[in-house]
Formats: sequence, C-alpha cells, structure tokens
Amino acid sequence: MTERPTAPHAVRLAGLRKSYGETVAVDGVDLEIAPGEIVALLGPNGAGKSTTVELILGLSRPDAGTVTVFGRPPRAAVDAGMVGAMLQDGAMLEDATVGELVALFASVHRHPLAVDEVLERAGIADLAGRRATELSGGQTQRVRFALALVPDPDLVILDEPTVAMDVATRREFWAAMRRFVAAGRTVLFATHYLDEADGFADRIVLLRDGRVVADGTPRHVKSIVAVRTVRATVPDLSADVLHELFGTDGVSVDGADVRIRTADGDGVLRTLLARSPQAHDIEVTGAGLEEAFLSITEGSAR
Ligand SMILES: Nc1ncnc2c1ncn2[C@@H]1O[C@H](COP(=O)(O)OP(=O)(O)OP(=O)(O)O)[C@@H](O)[C@H]1O
Repeated sequence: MTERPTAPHAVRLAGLRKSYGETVAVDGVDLEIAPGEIVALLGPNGAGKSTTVELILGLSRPDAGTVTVFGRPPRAAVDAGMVGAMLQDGAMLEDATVGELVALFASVHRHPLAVDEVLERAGIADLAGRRATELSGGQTQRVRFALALVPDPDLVILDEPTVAMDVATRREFWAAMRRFVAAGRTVLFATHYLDEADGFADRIVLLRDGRVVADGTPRHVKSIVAVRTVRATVPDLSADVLHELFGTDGVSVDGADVRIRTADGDGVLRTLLARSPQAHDIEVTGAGLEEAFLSITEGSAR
C-alpha cells in the first residue's frame, strides 16, 4: 500500500505561467484542489488545459509560479506513486499484449496494484490477451486509463479521456471512474464535453486564454453568466428595428421568428412587449451548460 497523503491540497497552483515563444499558454493560474474533489478543466481549443496538466505532472516547468501535488513538487509526488496520468497520446508498445503492458508499467512502480486488479478496475479484463496495437481507439483509451491506475494513485489526471469512445464505452468508462473515486480519491480531467463536466465533476474550472474565467459547481458556472434565450414570433418589427433594439450579437432573425441571447432576459421581454403588440409564442429559457460555456468563452482570441 502506498502511504496515503495528508496534505491539505491534492493540487495547488499559485501564479502559474507558461509561454511557448510569443504564445502565453498559461497566464497566471491560481487553483487549489482538495483531496476527494472531482474537477473538470473545461475550455475551448488552445485554452491551456493540456499545458496546465503537463505542469501539474512535472512534464514541463513553469516560467513563473509554483505547483505542488499533495504538498510536494510534481515529480516527487509522481515518483511516490501518488499520481496516475492518462494523457492524450501515450504510446502503445508493439507486440505486447494489454496484460503484458500493464505488467511492464507495474514493474517500474514501487507499490503497484496486481495486474489482474488493474484490469478489473479499469473494466478491461476481457482485453488482457489482445495486442495493444490492435485495439480500437476507444479500447486504447481504456488501456491508457488502466495504466493510470497501476500505481494505485490518490490523484488521477486525465487529458480528454473519452476522446474516440462511443457512447456505450464512455458510459462504462465513467462507471469505472465512479468506482475509483468512491474511495475518496481526487480526479482532475480536461474535457471539451460539457455534458461530461456537468454530469461527472463536482467542480468546473473554466479556462480561456490561459486564465481561469469561472470556477465553481456546474450550477454556479451556469448562474454567473445567467444567459437567457428569448424566442418569439414578431410579425410587426423588421430585422433592422430588432437589431437596433437588441444589437446584433446573439440576435438572429429568420422572417418573423426571432431568437435573442441575453444576460437580461427580463429587460428584453419588457422592450419586446412594449414595441411589438403583435409578438406571440414568446418563450424564455435559461442557460444550459453549453450556453454558459459559449457565453464565457466567446471572444477567445485563439
Ligand atoms: N509545445 C508547444 N509549443 C508551442 N506552442 C504550444 C505548445 N503546447 C501548447 N502550445 C500553445 O499553447 C496554447 C495552449 O495550448 P494547450 O494545448 O495547453 O491548450 P488546450 O486547452 O489543451 O487545447 P486543446 O483543447 O486543443 O487540446 C495554444 O495556443 C497552443 O498552440
């Protein structure tokens, strides 16, 4: 058994910065993740998710700021078997079977789990005898997940774990993950899938242009943007007048059908009713996570 850590933070990032040439990938990130939290790192392409993950794993060094994992420098935490990682492009060995690959990984860890247990925890016991290079994309992802479990880690970091998985495989993957976290472990996963962040994480950290732009429960992330969509049939106002009243951003007009995305649903409704006596079929809906995500990440330079 690995000695279970007692540090107050599973991950602590303070003033973290990382640039590649002119590109600022991580631009002053402060983040504290408590043991037992399940955190989704959500953001559009180029937001800095992978770079942040690499810094937490000690795979690259920050230009400024500090990273600690269970109170230790990243490499020390990884070497102590506290961290398991599933990255986007971990290589698969030619010729090795899945079972052999897991055994090989186990041989370089001080306190590995038994190979059978790893396969079972990852839900891939049936793949043990298959050649690792002959797996489908989704199966390969699940083998990568198994490799992340080898050290019996307290923290698992996953970069876009369900890429290439079909719906059924994704469901099985998250079920395996739920069993893993039931023992109080910490999970940090980067994703593009809003439904996964909403459904699996208890906290969402939204990144844009290398900065944290929202941090809280999925409900909180939705509430802080308070996006509303107003839909109505408006036969008595032209598109020009509608754009004059409500602007052009987030306003679409298709004949008499109007759709307005706004932070001030009540205000739009009042104006619409005052200016359009014939407006009908009016509907106001709250933001889904998708809307919140688009609203917060809109205007991203990358
Ligand atoms: N090794 C590198 N060399 C040069 N630029 C890099 C490198 N890695 C990342 N970048 C740049 O840093 C920025 C952040 O990239 P990063 O991969 O961290 O974002 P991401 O949120 O993980 O994106 P994605 O969702 O597309 O994987 C991008 O502008 C990217 O082009």
